[in-house]
Amino acid sequence: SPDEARMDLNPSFLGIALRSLLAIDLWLSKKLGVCAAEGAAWGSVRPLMMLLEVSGHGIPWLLGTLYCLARSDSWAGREVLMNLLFTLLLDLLLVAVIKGLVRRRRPAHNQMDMFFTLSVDRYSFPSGHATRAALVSRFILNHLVLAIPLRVLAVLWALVVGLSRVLLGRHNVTDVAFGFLLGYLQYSIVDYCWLSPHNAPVLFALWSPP
Ligand SMILES: CC(C)=CCC/C(C)=C/CC/C(C)=C/COP(=O)(O)O
Repeated sequence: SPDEARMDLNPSFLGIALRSLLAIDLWLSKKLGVCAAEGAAWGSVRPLMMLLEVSGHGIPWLLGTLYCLARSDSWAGREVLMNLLFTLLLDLLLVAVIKGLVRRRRPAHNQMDMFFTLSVDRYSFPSGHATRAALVSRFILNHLVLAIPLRVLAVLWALVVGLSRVLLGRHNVTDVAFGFLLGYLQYSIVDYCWLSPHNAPVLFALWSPP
């Protein structure tokens, strides 16, 4: 129809802006993927990037939280750890749903050699490591009493984990940027729905009451 023809010939400003952003994103991400292979420009720092990958992976965070929860002997500690566990699970679920809906392929220069992935992890939007790094970092800053250098370290760790996703070629820049935003917002949800022995007694029933 004439209307459709007009739409094709006059793409909206938003359409042009989005397409340009995506083009810049792909170009920049390819340029920054300097650790994507052993033989790449910064291939020698790839092992360090892989170490950062492990530090933001879901398995160590889940196992670590479960371990600390089992060892915790205070109600305050259990409450914080139970909420961290809930946060990590919510994050895995949300990221899996969005990855499954958006189905953006990982950059062509990525080598799919990550350990322990779910089937949706063949998709790249958003970066699960970036969401986790942002929300865990915000969680730590809000619930642990830490000296300033450790607080700075928590923020730096999150930023470096996000950057390493692009350097490794695992993600485009927008996957990581959206991941950070999503992780930041997820923390707000968790804070709003904070679980305690008063509003979720079943979750704390494993331990005898204080
Ligand atoms: C309880 C349960 C379903 C645990 C699964 C934990 C698991 C395998 C998480 C995957 C973590 C991962 C490799 C995410 C991918 O991160 P990207 O930054 O590459 O999106």
